[in-house]
Amino acid sequence: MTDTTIHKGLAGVLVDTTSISKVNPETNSLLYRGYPVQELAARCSFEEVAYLLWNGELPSAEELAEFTSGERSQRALTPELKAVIDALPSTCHPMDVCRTAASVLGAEHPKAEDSSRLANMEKSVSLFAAMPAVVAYDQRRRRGEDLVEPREDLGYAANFLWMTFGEEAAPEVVEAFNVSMILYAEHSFNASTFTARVITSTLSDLHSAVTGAIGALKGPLHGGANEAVMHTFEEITASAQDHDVAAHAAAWLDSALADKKKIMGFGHRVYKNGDSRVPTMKASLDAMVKHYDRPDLGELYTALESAMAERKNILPNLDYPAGPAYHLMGFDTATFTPLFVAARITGWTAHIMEQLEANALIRPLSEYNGADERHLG
Ligand SMILES: CC(=O)SCCNC(=O)CCNC(=O)[C@H](O)C(C)(C)COP(=O)(O)OP(=O)(O)OC[C@H]1O[C@@H](n2cnc3c(N)ncnc32)[C@H](O)[C@@H]1OP(=O)(O)O
Ligand SMILES: O=C([O-])CC(=O)C(=O)O
Repeated sequence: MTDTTIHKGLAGVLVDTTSISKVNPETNSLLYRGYPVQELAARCSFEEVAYLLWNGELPSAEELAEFTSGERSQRALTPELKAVIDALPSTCHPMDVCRTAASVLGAEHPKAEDSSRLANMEKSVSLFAAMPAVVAYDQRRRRGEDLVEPREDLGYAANFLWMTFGEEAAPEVVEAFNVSMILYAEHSFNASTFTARVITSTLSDLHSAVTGAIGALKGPLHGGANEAVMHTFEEITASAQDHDVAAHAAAWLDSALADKKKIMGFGHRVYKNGDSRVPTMKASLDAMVKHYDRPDLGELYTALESAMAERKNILPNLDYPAGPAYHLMGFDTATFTPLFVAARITGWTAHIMEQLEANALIRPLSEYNGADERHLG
């Protein structure tokens, strides 16, 4: 029987089962394959978490060695992909570069039309390995800098920072970046993952699903919020004039709320009592504030968070601490959402493979509310 209730935004609708992650708003927890994300962030490399998301179990030492050697050998940009990136205007959004790169990587892949689990696993690892080079090179070309080749002697996080900045990052920075990648990796049926599952449900290929997911992530109501947080901080700083910036945050917020603006980095569709990942990312932000000696940024963060809780009782989501942490590490603001892409490739591709294991075409119904039937002349 057809359910005639309309669920705008599919809010509260259970669409399918998943064994990849569990978001529990009641206990404010997030599990990847059963493990609390905080434990994974404290004890694992991003490579181990990627392996876990794809395979359901953490790797043994041997499995990890085999996995990382495959990943490290696929990190370099192909000359063809580099040429495509070079042909894109440096004024386009870096998310457009990621989206184009995912599509090109699909077109280049020898098993592009093979959607077997084995082929999809190979494609997932190669996308995971290649996306950091895309993001790093794009930021460099915008700054007029040359490509930095990947280093096989570095782990994923350290190599990503190396390719972006051309120098080895301090261990605290590598650690904070690794934590951010783990926290961003997976979050059940969020809008971009659902997009990937919709595309997969038509039996389209993995790269098409990832390309669509990147488009969904770009929007400011989803992944685009991490860069929007930095714009908010800049706006508050600019409008503070001679006043103390942190003290000005509440006045800025009152005016933004009076203008009915959404405050980016706050609120969540599922969590209503705070995002489970925020305390862990905030600890990494604190470490960056200390490392780069920027207490002013920490003060502004806290001032806006407190004012938002007081005025609206709305708490931060992961994008709120991630944005300023990436800023302190030296990433350009427009590069923040591509960093989210690099991390979420793991979750998206795990969901693509899960969707294919028990596929049903995703095709909901709509209630027509247009013109009554009419006829030409
Ligand atoms: C990693 C991630 O992708 S997390 C999400 C990142 N996105 C953002 O940070 C964008 C800002 N936040 C938002 O727009 C929303 O909180 C969303 C889109 C994340 C969730 O939204 P929904 O579940 O659809 O809730 P909705 O937008 O209807 O908000 C409910 C109420 O809270 C208010 N609200 C929610 N978030 C915010 C916010 N960030 N700023 C101001 N008001 C807010 C809404 O205005 C609405 O108020 P109303 O009932 O008086 O109209
Ligand atoms: O779950 C969501 O709706 C958005 C989110 O936090 C994520 O994708 O990480």
